[in-house]
Order: sequence, then structure tokens, then C-alpha cells
Amino acid sequence: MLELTRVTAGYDRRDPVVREVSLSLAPGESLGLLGPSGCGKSTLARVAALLHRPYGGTVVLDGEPVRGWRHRAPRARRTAVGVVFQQPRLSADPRLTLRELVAQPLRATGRRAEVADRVAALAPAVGLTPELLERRPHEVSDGQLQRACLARALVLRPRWLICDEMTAMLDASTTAALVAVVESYRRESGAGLLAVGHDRVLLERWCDRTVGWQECSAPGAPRGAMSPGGQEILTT
Ligand SMILES: Nc1ncnc2c1ncn2[C@@H]1O[C@H](COP(=O)(O)OP(=O)(O)OP(=O)(O)O)[C@@H](O)[C@H]1O
Repeated sequence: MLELTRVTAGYDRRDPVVREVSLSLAPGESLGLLGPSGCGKSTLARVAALLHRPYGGTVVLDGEPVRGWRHRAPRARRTAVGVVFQQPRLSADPRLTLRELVAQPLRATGRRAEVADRVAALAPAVGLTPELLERRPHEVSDGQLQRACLARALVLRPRWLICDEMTAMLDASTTAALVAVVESYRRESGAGLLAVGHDRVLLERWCDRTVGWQECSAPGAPRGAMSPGGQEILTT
């Protein structure tokens, strides 16, 4: 299980953006977390991906409480979670070719010998041709770069996948293609998926269940929130 309990997080301890949010995800399950822009979805996604240390609450991953975030998290814990962000250009090193980008986690974990096979298997699955793999981020479209970022998130075969507005910048056909890749990986691997976003139609079609930000926040959470029906409501 991936379990977040009363997680409080943000960038200013006196005014956290995420206040006492709880959710849990079972292996093989897909959960859509819906919330309006700015409510703290990306911050929570980063906490769940062990990239952002919360001020309070607990994160339990595969039965063990998480005690270290970012470089302080043991490698096996960090690599159990794959993450795809909304803006591929912010998360892709502009000096790398797409092939190097996809292979980055393998190299970082000392698994160089697997690079050729893993990239050869993943590239066609995400729709990257051999020619595109040799280009750098400034030579490809956002959709092509996001395909590479998704491959990078899957290359270590994570047990948990977090898609933070993965398709927000993409057209309908690229969105459908990337969702299909994630679903195929989820079915084949039994990984759990947390898909975060504000597109209710997309997340309801994509995920086994969806939950609104308001529903998983402690009562009285003072940020923008979603009503149980998914309609945006104003809070103080
Ligand atoms: N690095 C940061 N430093 C300070 N404040 C930040 C930082 N990142 C985000 N914030 C603020 O935290 C709040 C929540 O941001 P976050 O990106 O988590 O929301 P979101 O729900 O994912 O938004 P969106 O749907 O627009 O991506 C916003 O008010 C934002 O300005």
C-alpha cells in the first residue's frame, strides 16, 4: 500500500499549502486525485514520490513508514516510485538526448548493462522512434518529450507510479496514447497509480476511482477545494 495520513506540507511552515490530506492506494489500483489549480496537488504528489519532506503526517510505503526524503531516502525506496510531471521541460536535462534521458535512472542505479535492452523495449511502447531518441529536448515537441519522461519513469519498473498532470500540455491523441501506455504497464506489472489533475472527465475515465481534494482533506482545510461532485468551490 501507499498510504498518506494527515499529510501537511508546503513551502512555509506557518502557512502550508497541503493541510492534513489523507489517501491510500492499493497495488494494481488507480486513483485519480482531483483538485483546482493551486490547491497543492503537485506538492502532495512530490511528497508521495518522496521528493518533498512534509511538515506533518505520515507516508507509509509498502508497509514501512517513510523517514527520509530526496537523497535521504534509501535508493530502493526512491526507485519504488516513478513520477511524471506536468512540464517535461522542467524535469528533463536539456543536455541529454532522449535516449540518455530514458536511461538516466538505470545509469544512476548502476544498471548500465540493461540500458540497451530496456530502452529498446520501452521506446516503441511510448511511441519514440530511433531517430527521435537521438534528439535533445529542444529538438522535440512537448508531447515527444513527455513520452520520453514517461519512459524514464517506467524504466526501473516502479511498483508505484505518480502522474502529476501528465497530459495537461498535450493534445487528445497524445493524451490517449500516454494513458494507454500507463494502463498497459499497470495491468502487466500490478503497479499502483496515483493520477493527479483537474480534468474530471479524463480522470474518471482513466482511474478505478477518483477523489476530490476536499474529500481527502481534514475538515476546514482553508485552500481552494473540490466538492464531492468534483465541482470547484471557493474556500477562505
Ligand atoms: N517551490 C515553491 N515555493 C513556494 N511556493 C510554491 C512552490 N511551489 C508551489 N508553490 C505554491 O504552492 C501552492 C500549491 O502549488 P501546487 O503546484 O502544489 O498546486 P497544484 O494544485 O498542483 O496547481 P496546478 O494544478 O496549477 O499545477 C501554490 O500557491 C504555489 O504558488
